Amino acid sequence: MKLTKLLECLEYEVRQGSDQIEVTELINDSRKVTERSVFVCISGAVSDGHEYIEDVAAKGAAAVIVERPVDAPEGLTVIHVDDTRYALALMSAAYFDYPAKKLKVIGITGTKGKTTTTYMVKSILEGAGYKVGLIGTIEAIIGDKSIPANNTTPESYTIHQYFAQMVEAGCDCVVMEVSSQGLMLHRTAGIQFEIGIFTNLGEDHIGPNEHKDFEDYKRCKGILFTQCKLGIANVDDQWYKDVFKNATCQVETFGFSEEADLRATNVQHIAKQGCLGVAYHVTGLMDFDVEIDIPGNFSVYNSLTAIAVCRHFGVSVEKIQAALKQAKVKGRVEMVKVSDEFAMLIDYAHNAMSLESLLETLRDYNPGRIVTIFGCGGNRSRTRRYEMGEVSGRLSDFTIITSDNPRFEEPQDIINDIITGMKKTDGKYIDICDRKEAIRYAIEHGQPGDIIVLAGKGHETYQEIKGVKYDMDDRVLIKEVLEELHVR
Ligand SMILES: CC(=O)N[C@H]1[C@@H](OP(=O)(O)OP(=O)(O)OC[C@H]2O[C@@H](n3ccc(=O)[nH]c3=O)[C@H](O)[C@@H]2O)O[C@H](CO)[C@@H](O)[C@@H]1O[C@H](C)C(=O)N[C@@H](C)C(=O)N[C@H](CCC(=O)O)C(=O)O
Ligand SMILES: Nc1ncnc2c1ncn2[C@@H]1O[C@H](COP(=O)(O)OP(=O)(O)OP(=O)(O)O)[C@@H](O)[C@H]1O
Ligand SMILES: N[C@H](CCC[C@H](N)C(=O)O)C(=O)O
Ligand SMILES: [Mg+2]
Repeated sequence: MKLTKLLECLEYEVRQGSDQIEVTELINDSRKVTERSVFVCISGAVSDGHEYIEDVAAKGAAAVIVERPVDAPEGLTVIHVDDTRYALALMSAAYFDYPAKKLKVIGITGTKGKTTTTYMVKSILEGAGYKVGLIGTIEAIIGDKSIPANNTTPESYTIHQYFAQMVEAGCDCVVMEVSSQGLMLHRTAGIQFEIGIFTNLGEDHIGPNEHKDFEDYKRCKGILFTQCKLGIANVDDQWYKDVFKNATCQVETFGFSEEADLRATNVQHIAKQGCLGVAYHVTGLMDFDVEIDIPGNFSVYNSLTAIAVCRHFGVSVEKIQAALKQAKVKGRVEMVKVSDEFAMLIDYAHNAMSLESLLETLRDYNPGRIVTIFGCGGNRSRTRRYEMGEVSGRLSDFTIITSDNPRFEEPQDIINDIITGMKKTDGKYIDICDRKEAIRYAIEHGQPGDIIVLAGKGHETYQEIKGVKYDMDDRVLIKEVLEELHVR
């Protein structure tokens, strides 16, 4: 294909060579460069693509896209743009022949509820006969294929590659999580979303390699609402107006408050044979009852969001009710049977906001005790640790502090940070670094009526230590502990 075709939506300057050349592939990793490909130089957190120019030229690249002056070997075309990540997004769309235009793209942003809501939207739309692709924290789903995810919102090239495969697989729509980092790093630049959704905003993702402060985090979330036709917002969230400050879309709202266009009322917390769930009434733009087997007030928000989206696809009330009754999401308030006497659940709460909403809402089920097991990820926001310690100390009857993904940090240092937060409360705790031993302790000491919450890793099937991902799955750990306890 012609290089000009890839550049057709961009402003650029030819610094060397010509843009009238034929190129083969579009690539942003020097290790994957092939003959006559175009290499986009991205300056990242660890590496800088501009440093690989000699290397890619030697491998036969035809052109490089840069955002700063470089020394390039003769014969290599050099194209200068303002921002290479932004360029990669627009060039990827062109490379895959604009697949987003052939799909109705639904994007969900917000601190919490994105993953859960995407699966709910997918279930409802599929129940109504649509073929739906999905991109998010757990996986990308393309037809019958599931591809495990590295990032919640992948790099732009991958997004357009997935979109193209979805079009190929006959999908009519795609529902995707749009993380604030994804917005900040232009991973979704240039995509015209049919619907953009704002779930909520809490202080998170602030730190090195993430957002510099809360203002920046908030601003990035708002970018989605300059890229969609319709924005659907949680009106109860205190930051909603700020996030929509520069919105260019039509706006519709949902929530509990009187002013919401789509409202939830009459919420009931249901506990039946060890299963926890919620029921409520939808009023405003629609009018019907809903029942879901996922506990918690946030399940009301997440399902109400999904209803607000699916209303625009003309799905019948009966189909919405049936799909929500079946809804289950891996590692999101996932109930695991460990005993007839007490309940246990696996959840992905890994910041203060989600842990707080989870523990608060579990009180609605009148448990004997709430016992929480959690750790925090290494090389991620440090304040998260103090805050989660404080939240668990305040809202759990007992906390078992353990390891999550230590990454390049010492597990005990992370635990000590959590303890610092915990000590601001009079919460009772123990620290057991080994996650399986922590689970064993909780199950061995389980009392009738307890709810044991195993938080932080949700769907994950690995533990990341010093750059290596070792097999680890909370479901498997629980199973092993149960087997070992029964043997004794
Ligand atoms: C800090 C951050 O955002 N990192 C992401 C980013 O990496 P990076 O751009 O910093 O990459 P880098 O390793 O510095 O490399 C820069 C460039 O040099 C190139 N390179 C590198 C080495 C080489 O030999 N040759 C070469 O050409 C790379 O291909 C790249 O183009 O781009 C990568 C590819 O898209 C991401 O996988 C990676 O996510 C890492 C794993 C990450 O942890 N990201 C987190 C912070 C994140 O994005 N999280 C959000 C939200 C999560 C949530 O839901 O809560 C998400 O959307 O996932
Ligand atoms: N609407 C919500 N408000 C607050 N907390 C929520 C909400 N929905 C889910 N949670 C809690 O947050 C956890 C993560 O939920 P979910 O995976 O749906 O959110 P997410 O936005 O995709 O998060 P992440 O950015 O971590 O991928 C759940 O396991 C649950 O504890
Ligand atoms: N996808 C998010 C959540 C990670 C959850 C937790 N298990 C951790 O490792 O911190 C991230 O990479 O920041
Ligand atoms: Mg998610």
